[in-house]
Amino acid sequence: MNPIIEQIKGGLVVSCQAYPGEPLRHPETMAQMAMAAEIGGAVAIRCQGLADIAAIKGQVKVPVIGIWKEGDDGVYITPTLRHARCCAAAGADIVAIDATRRPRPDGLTYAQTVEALHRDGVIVMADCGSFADAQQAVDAGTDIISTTLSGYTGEREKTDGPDFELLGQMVDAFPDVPVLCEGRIHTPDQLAEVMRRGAWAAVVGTAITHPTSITRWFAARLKG
Ligand SMILES: CC(=O)N[C@H](C=O)[C@@H](O)[C@H](O)[C@H](O)COP(=O)(O)O
Repeated sequence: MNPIIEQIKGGLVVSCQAYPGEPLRHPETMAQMAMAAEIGGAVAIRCQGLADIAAIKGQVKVPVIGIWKEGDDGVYITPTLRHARCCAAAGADIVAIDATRRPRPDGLTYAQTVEALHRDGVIVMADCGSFADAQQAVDAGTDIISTTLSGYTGEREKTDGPDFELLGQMVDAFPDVPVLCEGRIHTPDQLAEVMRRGAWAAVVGTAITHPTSITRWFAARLKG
């Protein structure tokens, strides 16, 4: 097992992302957010975009999971080999990529992408939207598989909280592969539950680092 993957076992990964046009969207700001999360106990930081990866890598000691989003539908999380290589070059210790079975913009298969990244020495995390995606990722020898895209690709219902069912299926089927639970973990209890169900680690984004969403959750309680 790679020592970086070993290092995050049992821990909380915090995703620090601001979306296009948002007030906090600045690499310096995301680096500050990442430092704050590290002080709070994050075992790794997940972040988006080459500038954010570089800024955060320069400020935190914990491993950085890098992605590069291009657009917001279809294959948009680190969609091509080029995007993934750039994330690694920017300093990501682990690169997360779209692991769906949809056609990739550069025409490579998922397996070809992973193979090329492994030749470069990159640790690859598969952002899956279904069990079939996870199977493909494991068949390709991916280092880490994750529930990240569950509820976002049309293959699975978007659950209110984390997709416990998919997590369970992945943990049961692939006992030798680290399975991360990511997506809609909104409370410490949900975090504890995904770990109890066998997640290697869990990624929390919105509930920790997206104040506009958190404010909306509170504000919504004031309306009818
Ligand atoms: C589907 C998609 O694009 N997910 C993205 C992946 O990086 C992020 O927008 C999420 O914030 C992240 O996965 C963490 O999940 P949550 O914010 O629900 O804790």
